[in-house]
Amino acid sequence: MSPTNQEQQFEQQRVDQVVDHIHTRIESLEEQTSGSKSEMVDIRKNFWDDVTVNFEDSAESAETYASLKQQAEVLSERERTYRQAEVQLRTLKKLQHSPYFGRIDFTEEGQSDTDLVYLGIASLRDKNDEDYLIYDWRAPISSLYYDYPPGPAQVETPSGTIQGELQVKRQFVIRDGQIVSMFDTGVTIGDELLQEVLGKHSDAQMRSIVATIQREQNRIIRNVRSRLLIVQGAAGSGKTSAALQRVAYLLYRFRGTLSADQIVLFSPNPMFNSYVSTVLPELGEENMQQTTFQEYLSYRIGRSYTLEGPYEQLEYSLTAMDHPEYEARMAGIRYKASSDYVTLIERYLTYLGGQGLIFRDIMFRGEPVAAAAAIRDYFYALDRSNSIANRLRLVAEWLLELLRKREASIRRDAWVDEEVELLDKETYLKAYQSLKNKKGYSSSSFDDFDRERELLGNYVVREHFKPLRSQVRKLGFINIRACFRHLFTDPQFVRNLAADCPNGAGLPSGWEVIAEQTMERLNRRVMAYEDATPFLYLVERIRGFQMNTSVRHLLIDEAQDYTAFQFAFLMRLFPRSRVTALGDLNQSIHAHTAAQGSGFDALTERFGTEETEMIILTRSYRSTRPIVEFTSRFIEGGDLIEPFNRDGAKPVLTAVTDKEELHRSILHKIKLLRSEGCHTIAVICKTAEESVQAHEALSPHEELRLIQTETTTFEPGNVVIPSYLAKGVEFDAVIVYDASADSYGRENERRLFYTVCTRAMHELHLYAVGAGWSPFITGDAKRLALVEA
Ligand SMILES: Nc1ncnc2c1ncn2[C@@H]1O[C@H](COP(=O)(O)OP(=O)(O)OP(=O)(O)O)[C@@H](O)[C@H]1O
Repeated sequence: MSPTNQEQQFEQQRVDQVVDHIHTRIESLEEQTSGSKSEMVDIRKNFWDDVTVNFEDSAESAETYASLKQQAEVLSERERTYRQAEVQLRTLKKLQHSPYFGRIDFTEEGQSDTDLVYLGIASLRDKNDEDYLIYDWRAPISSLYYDYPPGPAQVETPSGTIQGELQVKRQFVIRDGQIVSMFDTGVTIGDELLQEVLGKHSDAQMRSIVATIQREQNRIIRNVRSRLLIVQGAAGSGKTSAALQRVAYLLYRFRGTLSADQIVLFSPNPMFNSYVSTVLPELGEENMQQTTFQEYLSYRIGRSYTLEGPYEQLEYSLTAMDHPEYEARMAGIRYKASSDYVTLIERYLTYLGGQGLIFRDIMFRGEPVAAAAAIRDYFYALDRSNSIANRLRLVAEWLLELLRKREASIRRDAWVDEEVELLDKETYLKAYQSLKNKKGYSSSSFDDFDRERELLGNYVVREHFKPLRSQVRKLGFINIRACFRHLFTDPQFVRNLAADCPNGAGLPSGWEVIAEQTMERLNRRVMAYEDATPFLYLVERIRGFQMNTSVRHLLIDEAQDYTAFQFAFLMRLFPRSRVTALGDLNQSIHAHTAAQGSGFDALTERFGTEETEMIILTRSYRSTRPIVEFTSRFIEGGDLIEPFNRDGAKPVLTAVTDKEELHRSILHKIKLLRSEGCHTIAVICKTAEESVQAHEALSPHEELRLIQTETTTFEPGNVVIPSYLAKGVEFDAVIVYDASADSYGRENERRLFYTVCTRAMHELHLYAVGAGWSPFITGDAKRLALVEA
């Protein structure tokens, strides 16, 4: 329904008034900030002039301290005001171009007047600071806009549920203070606007979707009830978008108690991080912490081992089928991902609580201060109701005492004399200084020989014991690596452990070979991706988990790619955090996905059904209807995916005879797509290896950027990219480099193929050399495509 001319005039006048008001606010804030800035500079410059420093006696010192404190407080107050004004200014500058995007008229039950609620990215009051000219899209009342068509509606507010009638629901596109378009909407939030937004060409950054959030997405964004929120959504259904607007919502809803650094987003790779990093700033919020699981692993164990990454593992699983060890490695990957393996490691930990921990000797000058066996006996004599970690702390205290005793007993040894004699001048002075600081030694030099000898001897011995003490404090007397290796050196031992677990901990039949392969890698100091998390888990459970208790919200994107083991680890790492896990089981591309029990199950088990909520998104927004209809044929349950009704060209299937023709044809296609206005075109190859070859062949003729695991930024333009790195991102046009049965023929490549094809927003072109089409493109799917040869 189109608003009348009169209504259009009314709305433009209102926009003009609001923009005027914003300009006035900007001017006054600018004055205010420049004033407080120069005040701050003055305070900093004259800080010491305004403070009387006098430490002569305690009264004077107290006064000096008080005056310093007062001066610092004035400064920090000015800084705070300045920062707040800066934030407001930034928001106002955004609002001046496009103050709002929606309006609802709501009449509360039993009331005669109607509230006109205009929604924007931040709220704004009139000049008397009374009425809202704009409501923040996250305010309780704004929910009506996302949740209801015109008609009866209700909204939850802090003071209870309000019932009423939604009279009008209007959408605006405002640019540079001018209404470009406006429409009154019906059931869903403006198909027209969504059409317009989704029909645009992609850019290098993800965009915010606040103007067109759909009802089911709003449920995700505003969910504050459950501790675990699982979102299972089709490709392109807005999971990542919802996650990011959810962060903005949480920051608004819990302003004052929740800050951006208490929210962590785990994403699949650094390039994805860069892709989504502008959404929150666009909404006037600070970015949450962003990381990848691999980044964490590398920070924790990357110095001790050559750490394999998830993509290396995936590359192996996609390319090494001919290797003799392939099947065993894949079985190992699957098993080591599972909850069964967590159970096995837990059983091992219980065992280690009673026996079997491997200790190291604490040696001093070739002699044991405490031999490994003595440490072990001491450890196992401690009360077993204490955790391993607590007992290790007690052992450390005992060892520190032993070190103190040994230190005292050797101060008069001949080698100490020798070292004292050999002290150079610099060390002598250092020793003197250090002793002076510690013992209040006050004369200007050592005055008596014996005392000098004694003090320097103490110094020499202490310096020798320093590294030992530090080693003990870091629990270096326990050899966790050896404990981990034990799991792979003694298959019978592991079989016995497994026999004590429910279900025999699902130990796979070829465990001996898996163990052998693992040992072979560990001997080379290589930590495979499937071993990294279990190893770190064992380390942490033995030493005491280094928990992060300040993080309150953990958002895990592409959560289907996490193993049950990784979830178990994350839950221990962030024990106080609520979790939002977003994923699509149809896009599980990693080698471990056939592991018994998906990662989601493990999460639910951990939180319990009471604390868990699951939201399923079936509507797909990214791709045109013809592309969604085509790609949803590849997967089971694809018929449940509902395409957003945006028209476009059918996917195109082009069969070619050889690589030469393939490259010629792709180059021609890229030119065509570019002339049609596509900003981002991706040639998606299956593996990194294939991407390098394709890039070599195509890039002399066309500007194409090769995306690799290390790529950290997502930029507009044409790219050649391996399948798994294209995950989570999108392109105007996708060219599937090789969609033949050779490339995507095995059942476990189905989801990868689906993921690849669903990256396309407007155009999808598939090529096959020789061998015939991938079996995932069924006859049914083919009928939905344009077959070129
Ligand atoms: N409500 C919406 N309004 C406008 N655009 C939307 C909306 N929901 C999703 N989109 C757009 O659809 C595209 C896909 O969204 P997003 O990447 O969040 O989906 P996803 O479920 O995470 O996808 P995938 O699992 O395939 O990576 C993006 O371009 C996003 O801007």
